[in-house]
Amino acid sequence: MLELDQLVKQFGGFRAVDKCSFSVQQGTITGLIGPNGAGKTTLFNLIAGAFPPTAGRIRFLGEDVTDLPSNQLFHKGLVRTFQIPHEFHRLTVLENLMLVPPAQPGESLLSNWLSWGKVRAAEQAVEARAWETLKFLELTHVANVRAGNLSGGQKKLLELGRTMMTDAKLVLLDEPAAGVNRTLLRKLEEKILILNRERGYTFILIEHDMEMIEKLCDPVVCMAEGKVLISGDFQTVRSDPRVLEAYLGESQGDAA
Ligand SMILES: Nc1ncnc2c1ncn2[C@@H]1O[C@H](COP(=O)(O)OP(=O)(O)OP(=O)(O)O)[C@@H](O)[C@H]1O
Repeated sequence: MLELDQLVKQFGGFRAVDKCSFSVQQGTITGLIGPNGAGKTTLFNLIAGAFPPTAGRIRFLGEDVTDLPSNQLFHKGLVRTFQIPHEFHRLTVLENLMLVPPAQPGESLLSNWLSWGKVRAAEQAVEARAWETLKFLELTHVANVRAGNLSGGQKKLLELGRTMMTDAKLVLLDEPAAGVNRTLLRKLEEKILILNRERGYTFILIEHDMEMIEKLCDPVVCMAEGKVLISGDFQTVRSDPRVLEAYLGESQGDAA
């Protein structure tokens, strides 16, 4: 589904991503791990089209998308979310969901403006989908609460809900567990699994919470210093001496 070929991102003289190659199979949940500063977020930015790579190619669903901006990737079903939830805090939870544009280029606003009946039908369909999403995420009780008043974990669920309002194929989750309490974390994990197994979403997730990685991800890709160190199943990656060394280096750095 996604192929990264020798991706490089250089900031001045510093290589944040250094010849990264791996591919993501449709239907999987790929975990992207690595110590702080390994280049994970920069790699996400490249995949999501936030900025172009210095070198290397990206293919998504068989098409070269290396230089496409994020809005075009979004319309192709590649959606990025999370590290900082991007809800509109003054709008209600329901309104936040209804504002997400559908990833369907045919449904342009202009074509809808041509017919009032079509607008109403479209709005009703969006509202129905928003309620369905709230039910799935068990958030109906906060539908009319301002999003800014949600807990951290509820905001993460809402962010996941916003991806469900699109016809996402590949979702990039940036540290979904960060700041989420244990109870909501279990719920978040359960919802991600259902979206993957039953609704066919493919995920890549950056995460420092190894319990979540172990539960959800196969394969796991470990990065360090901009490079892919190893990829494989969780146990293989976790017990690889290079991975242990990379994390040990980080904790020694922290201690210094
Ligand atoms: N815009 C930028 N300009 C210069 N350096 C940058 C820029 N963005 C990231 N970097 C550097 O690139 C390296 C990789 O950063 P990145 O945020 O991708 O790491 P990460 O693996 O996501 O780390 P963390 O787990 O702490 O979020 C870091 O050394 C960072 O300081």
